[in-house]
Amino acid sequence: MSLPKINPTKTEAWKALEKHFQEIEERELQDFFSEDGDRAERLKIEWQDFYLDYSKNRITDETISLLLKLAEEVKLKEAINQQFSGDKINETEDRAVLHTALRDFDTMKAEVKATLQKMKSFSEEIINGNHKGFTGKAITDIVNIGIGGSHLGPEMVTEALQFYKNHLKIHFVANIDGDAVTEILNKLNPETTLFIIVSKSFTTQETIANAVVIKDWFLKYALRTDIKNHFVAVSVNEGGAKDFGISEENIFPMQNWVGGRFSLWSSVGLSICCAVGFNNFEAMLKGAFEMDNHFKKENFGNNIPVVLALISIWYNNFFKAESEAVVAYSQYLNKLVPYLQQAVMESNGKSVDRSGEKIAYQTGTIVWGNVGSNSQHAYFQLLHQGTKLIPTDFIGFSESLHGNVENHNILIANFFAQTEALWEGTHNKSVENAFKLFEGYKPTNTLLIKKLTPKNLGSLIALYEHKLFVQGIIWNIFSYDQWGVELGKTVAKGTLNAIENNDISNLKNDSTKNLIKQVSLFQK
Ligand SMILES: O=P(O)(O)OC[C@H]1O[C@H](O)[C@H](O)[C@@H](O)[C@@H]1O
Repeated sequence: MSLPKINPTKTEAWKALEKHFQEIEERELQDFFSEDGDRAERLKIEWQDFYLDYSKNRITDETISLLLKLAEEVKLKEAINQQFSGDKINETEDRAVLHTALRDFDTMKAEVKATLQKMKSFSEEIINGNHKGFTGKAITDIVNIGIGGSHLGPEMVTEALQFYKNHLKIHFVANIDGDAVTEILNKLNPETTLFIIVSKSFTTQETIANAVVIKDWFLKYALRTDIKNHFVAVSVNEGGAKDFGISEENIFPMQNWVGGRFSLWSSVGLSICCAVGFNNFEAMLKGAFEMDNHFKKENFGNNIPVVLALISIWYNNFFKAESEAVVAYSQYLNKLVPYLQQAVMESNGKSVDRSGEKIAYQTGTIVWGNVGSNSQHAYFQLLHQGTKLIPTDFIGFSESLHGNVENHNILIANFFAQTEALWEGTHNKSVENAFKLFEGYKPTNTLLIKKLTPKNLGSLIALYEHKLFVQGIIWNIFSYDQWGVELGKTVAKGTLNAIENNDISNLKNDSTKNLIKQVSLFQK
């Protein structure tokens, strides 16, 4: 069954929200807390190790109830059921969207179980040193060669779970930038390195080109027959991997119904498994599964991904906020934002609705940010006193993993203080001049999580996956395709041709022609 095609702006709820927005816009900041005694008590959701406080938002109970009505009118519940039951909701690619099936411990598909088993035994052999390189030595370094979804998820998670890491060193080669590849190769010993080529399609230009460079480098030291101990592949395209020279038993399959940016739960997560061990990987899957159940079963008003998605829609479409920030008060989460940027912006950066019509409202939030407290000393000035409204998600953990309580208290104090300062500003305080005035009223969601465990990380990532899905449903767009990345790839082929053959005559654009000419001049 196809997804409903409902223009959100034509719903009753949207019209009511527009009216309601006028009232909210005129309200003074103090109204929200002072006239609403148990606001902080009410506008929160407690779920497992998660505590979401969304009271510091420009919302009232009426806002929430109208947003919930919007979710109902666009048939969100039905859409969620369609996704989980494997309907081909990625219509433009004629595919189901089932990354949730990779972590469905109730009814796990046999093929998913088999892949997990293969990942388990392989990663165990690597970790315990039974798997030997071509000179009989154990593996010490692992290189994940992949880009986009075949890079950002594994890198974000291995970084986030550093505390749980074993002795293996994990490296990521993503960029086609040859200097970056060389920098990594310079650190490696071919005798003790395992290369994991990760590409769902096994046709991605960067990944295949980098894999070729790396294979050539390896073959300077080893024989072709040694490849089987040092190269494995993760792909849907078994033929492509075999043609590259990967032996059949070294191919970790993945399914077409797993989108690249949602694939860290699949065999794309092999580097994660090697880095932190299968048990931790599985715990992460279980955390995601718990969040899936919360998302599927909980009333929307008490449903973390749904509430966060609705609040984000409120700012994006009514306040016309251009972007939103995510600031995690944990150095471990320093790769969360780049990961979310692909997940959110590749999914929801669309301007055509599900009927193929041009959209007349804003979709696709711009996500940016970095870790706290570092960000406070960089761009927080703009959050506090800039002209733009930037709703921000603050994420933090109540426990320090290494037990550095002193620092952790300072970290948490800053985490909470910033959301308060952003909201309260210098309201009711006397300030010397306009430069020192903080208008306040800057909205934040505070997500406090007990501890950074693999399980909680899994829940956190799944939360954002569901949030973006909810937004895509409301905006009436297809979140699971990414046609917008194709044109650049085609143009790059022509450009490369021109550069390699030193012939710009077939190029269309004069600016590009000049740039290529300039490269030759610089290279002389
Ligand atoms: O895994 P691959 O097939 O190599 O794809 C890698 C990436 O490339 C594409 O350009 C898509 O935009 C991404 O969604 C994808 O994750």
